[in-house]
Amino acid sequence: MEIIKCQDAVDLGVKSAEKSAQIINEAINEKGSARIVLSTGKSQLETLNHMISQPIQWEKVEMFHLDEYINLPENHPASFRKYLKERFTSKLPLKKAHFIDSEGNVGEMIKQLNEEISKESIDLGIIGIGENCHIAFNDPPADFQTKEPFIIVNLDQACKEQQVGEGWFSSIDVVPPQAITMSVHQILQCRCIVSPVPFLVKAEAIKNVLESEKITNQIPATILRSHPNCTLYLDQDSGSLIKEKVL
Ligand SMILES: O=C1O[C@H](COP(=O)(O)O)[C@@H](O)[C@H](O)[C@H]1O
Repeated sequence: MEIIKCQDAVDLGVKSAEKSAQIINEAINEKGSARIVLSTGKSQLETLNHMISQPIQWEKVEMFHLDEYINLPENHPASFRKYLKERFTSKLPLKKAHFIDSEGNVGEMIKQLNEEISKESIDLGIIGIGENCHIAFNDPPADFQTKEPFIIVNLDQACKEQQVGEGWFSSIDVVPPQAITMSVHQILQCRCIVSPVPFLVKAEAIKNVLESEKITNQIPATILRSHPNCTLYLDQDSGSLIKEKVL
């Protein structure tokens, strides 16, 4: 895993967006199109904001959505599909955007997504890391075994608390208990992974991810250390607790 230390969240957004654009453009040059996976959340705002101004032939890019709460209406402020539509897909002429619409028949939705994502390889995954070290909604102990691309998971207390802390929900009681998430196995199938992780609230998580002696499903993001092409972007705050020898 390569680690890039940035000055602040904006610098991190610029650098991770430029790296992402490079990966997308290489894929387009090689095979005429690119397939990407996008994360959401507060930590992804600067990256997405700088992505949309990158010199990319967006009509050759197909996008997949990483995770979504089950039964959360799209007009809810915490809806991840609302987040991506407002900040990304509505601003770009994408080839196709695959959203997790978790309000209808969830089983059918997952079946369709599994079929779509399995058609071709994914060139780039932009993958955030949560305060509880989750990737997507794979909270600890994460399922490292399943080969299904999208799965249903229960959200843990720390994950719900983070969402309330960031202001997406008014209290823990109203955070949906379940979500559809891309599985850990499927995330690892991305040819390249860019992981933007700014902010002080992530410092403890980053320390745990980088300093854990072993890769473990109790610290789900440690699995990113096993990926052959993963770049982790930290700012001064999120990287403030790690020992220099790790860098
Ligand atoms: O909850 C999630 O965690 C990560 C990071 O989100 P953030 O709220 O800490 O910025 C996010 O990328 C992912 O899509 C979501 O499941």
